[in-house]
Amino acid sequence: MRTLQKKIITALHAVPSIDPEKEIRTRVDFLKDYMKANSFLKTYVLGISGGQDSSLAGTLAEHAVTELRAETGDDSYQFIAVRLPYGEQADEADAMQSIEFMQADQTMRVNIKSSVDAMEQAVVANGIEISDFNKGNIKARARMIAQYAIAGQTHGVVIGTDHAAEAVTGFYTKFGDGGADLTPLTGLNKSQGASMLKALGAPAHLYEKAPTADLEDNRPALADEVALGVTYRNIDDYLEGKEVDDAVAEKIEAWYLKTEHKRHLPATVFDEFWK
Ligand SMILES: NC(=O)c1ccc[n+]([C@@H]2O[C@H](COP(=O)([O-])OP(=O)(O)OC[C@H]3O[C@@H](n4cnc5c(N)ncnc54)[C@H](O)[C@@H]3O)[C@@H](O)[C@H]2O)c1
Ligand SMILES: Nc1ncnc2c1ncn2[C@@H]1O[C@H](COP(=O)(O)O)[C@@H](O)[C@H]1O
Ligand SMILES: O=P(O)(O)OP(=O)(O)O
Ligand SMILES: [Mg+2]
Repeated sequence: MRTLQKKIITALHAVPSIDPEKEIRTRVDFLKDYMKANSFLKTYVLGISGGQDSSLAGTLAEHAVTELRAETGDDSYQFIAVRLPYGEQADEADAMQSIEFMQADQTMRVNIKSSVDAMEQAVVANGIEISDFNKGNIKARARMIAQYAIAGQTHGVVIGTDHAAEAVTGFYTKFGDGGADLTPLTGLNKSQGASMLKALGAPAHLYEKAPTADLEDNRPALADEVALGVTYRNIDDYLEGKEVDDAVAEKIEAWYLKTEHKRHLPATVFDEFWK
């Protein structure tokens, strides 16, 4: 195995294989234990896009609150699914089917379009341009703001959907979808997440559809794999410690090194990671 590959696998808690049922139990218990250790907390808040990762994290959260309510008799434990479209979302039906499958206790909807467009205009008024790509990151951060507003009013925590196959390339917006309180999918790769959704009985198209951040106006539903230049199969193989083409490994490692700052708190004079 490549030296950096080994280091990355350890740093991201990636493993070559999982028992889906066991992982579901471990991660539901993690969510529950966190609530029990912080008695003030009552809700989990998560944006549901209609993609694989939020379908999985949301289902785990709903399992966690269902068990917490049964064990404590406290019905204030709630999972709040949040729809956060920018205007009309093309795969809205998938998002609603995802929420229906997980049987979220509450569903809220915040259309982020007006706030994102207002932010864009207010920045552009200074004479600098906002690229379509950069505007995509404003959308991801607007979603974070909405979720924290809901968490702040409901004694809640925001769930993030980051996992090893995204963390390795830093394929998330810093302080956008990367801004969260609990990340129950940490360490999993993409196919492991799919196997857990399958074990949970989710509709197949929720874990078979092409992963997309869907952040750009000009390239709607752009597949992550196209944006990254490597496939999730490549990434999963790399994280499972398998031998992959040198060109693929180099691409993944270049993403990893470039995005090291995202896997840390803001850099300080006491840190070494950036040197
Ligand atoms: N359509 C899409 O799929 C789409 C659209 C937008 C973004 N994305 C993805 O979302 C992710 C976010 O994009 P991004 O990474 O360009 O934006 P980001 O906002 O997440 O990170 C860039 C910001 O991080 C900070 N930064 C950059 N280098 C740094 C360093 N060395 N040390 C400390 N801080 C540093 C700067 O503030 C910079 O503006 C990417 O993976 C991108 O591909 C996807
Ligand atoms: N359109 C969306 N509605 C609600 N939540 C969303 C939406 N798009 C993204 N999200 C949230 O962000 C994460 C990350 O999405 P990626 O596809 O991995 O970029 C997603 O899991 C949702 O929680
Ligand atoms: O984060 P999601 O739910 O949007 O999943 P994906 O990354 O597969 O689009
Ligand atoms: Mg997505």
